[in-house]
Amino acid sequence: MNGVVIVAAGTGSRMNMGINKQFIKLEGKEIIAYTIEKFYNNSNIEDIVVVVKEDESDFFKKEILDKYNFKNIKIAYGGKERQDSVYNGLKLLDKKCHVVLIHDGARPFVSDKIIDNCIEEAKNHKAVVVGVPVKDTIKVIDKDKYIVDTPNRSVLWAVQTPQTFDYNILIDSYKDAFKNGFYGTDDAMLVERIGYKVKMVEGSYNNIKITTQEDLNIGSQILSVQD
Ligand SMILES: Nc1ccn([C@@H]2O[C@H](COP(=O)(O)OP(=O)(O)OP(=O)(O)O)[C@@H](O)[C@H]2O)c(=O)n1
Ligand SMILES: C[C@](O)(CO)[C@H](O)COP(=O)(O)O
Repeated sequence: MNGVVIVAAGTGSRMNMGINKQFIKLEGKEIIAYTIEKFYNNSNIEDIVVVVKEDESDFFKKEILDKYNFKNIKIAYGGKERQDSVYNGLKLLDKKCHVVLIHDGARPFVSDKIIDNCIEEAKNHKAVVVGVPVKDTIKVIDKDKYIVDTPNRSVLWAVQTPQTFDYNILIDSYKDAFKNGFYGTDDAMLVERIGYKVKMVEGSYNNIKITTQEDLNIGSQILSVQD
């Protein structure tokens, strides 16, 4: 069985619009509704947990789940960091889920092709992330913003979600990270740190994370070519 945890319990501080960015509408529909729809309509996904802030859960139920008639979606409450939110979601997944996808609620342009590819690749590799080769040259800077290194671009990829794992590997990685007080910026970091190999598969440059206000315009443009 394949399950997904969609995390939507952030604050959207970089969006700075006074509401959780996931509830902002793009062309009349909330960002989180686009995201849920992609997994809800995918025949390979059999269990969905959405992680929301406890004080936004009534709004989420009424304005998203009821309004768009999404059935059988479980709700978990978010934690302080993304990693805490993911863990709370994992605990609610059906125990029969052997393959788990973790996805940002703020990435509404994920496609069926990406979801199906992640599930297929996870059968062989057990730990799979999607990403894209970086287009810009990346610099490492010091605290005074002087460049200290220029990594070889040909080995740099920008990682996205879904990040897809064998359930047992993921849960062990999460438990070990919490036990050692480790916080990462994506799920794969936790799996990498206890020694598993994680496979990169090609995502899409359209699979952006809506993070700042500029992304809303880009998002509307992506929607116009996707529909
Ligand atoms: N405590 C948190 C923090 C983040 N997220 C989710 O993780 C995803 C990626 O995080 P990010 O884009 O950083 O969202 P925010 O934390 O909301 O944004 P910001 O960092 O600008 O405050 C988002 O879908 C966000 O809702 C979450 O569920 N719980
Ligand atoms: C998981 C992620 O989307 C991969 O790019 C990203 O690391 C989340 O980071 P954020 O700071 O929580 O947006």
